[in-house]
Amino acid sequence: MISRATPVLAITGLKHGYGHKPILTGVEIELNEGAHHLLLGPSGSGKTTLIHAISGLLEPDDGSVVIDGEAMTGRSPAARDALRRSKIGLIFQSLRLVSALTVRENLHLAGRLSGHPTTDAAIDALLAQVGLGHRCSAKPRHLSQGEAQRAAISRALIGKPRLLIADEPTSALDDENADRVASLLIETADRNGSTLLVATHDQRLKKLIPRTVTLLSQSIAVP
Ligand SMILES: Nc1ncnc2c1ncn2[C@@H]1O[C@H](COP(=O)(O)OP(=O)(O)OP(=O)(O)O)[C@@H](O)[C@H]1O
Repeated sequence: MISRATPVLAITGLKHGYGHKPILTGVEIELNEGAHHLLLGPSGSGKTTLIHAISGLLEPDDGSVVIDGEAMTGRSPAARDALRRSKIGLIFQSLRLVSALTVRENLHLAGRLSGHPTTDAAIDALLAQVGLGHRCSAKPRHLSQGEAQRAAISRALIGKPRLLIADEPTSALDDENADRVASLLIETADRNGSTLLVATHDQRLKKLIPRTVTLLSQSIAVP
């Protein structure tokens, strides 16, 4: 018998809408360990809605989301929060760093919340990986936009997530910086053993992450 590894993300028959407006109508996705994908789709096609359903920030109208063998759907908000913290690293466009804390303290907090409390040395090593070794003690308001983005990437990785999801990480960046951020996401995901899903309408990323999941107006196809 052929044994198959458990997918990091398995979505079946996922449907969600707002009011009477259907947005996601039967999404099917399976992502395996270490397979990085772009989640493409025009503005309004439901990329953020899908990310929220994957990460348990909303309970979809129908269908199932399973993360690394554990159901995200059909569970209480508290159980969804716990699963998200233990398995998923999220990087949103608004970076959501805690302004009163230094970069290092932000990572400590994220580590504790994910159930992976860690040491200053491990945090500083992770920050050094993204070129922020010299900014450990800075508060978020003193970081440039690019530095804050790298801090958010490090924070998402602190719990060694099985699945790393970035929502539009490069749309506001010029070509050089878009390349830099996308390469950093791929390198850090690989180094930490995370599967990467990058939601974007930035077609420039296709050359770095050729596998795509495309969200059409009301359906999804995985080539
Ligand atoms: N909480 C909400 N209540 C009502 N409608 C919503 C809500 N959230 C999103 N929508 C609508 O659902 C549709 C999909 O939104 P979503 O943000 O998921 O798309 P997107 O593909 O991420 O778009 P963009 O690329 O512009 O960020 C849009 O038409 C949006 O206006």
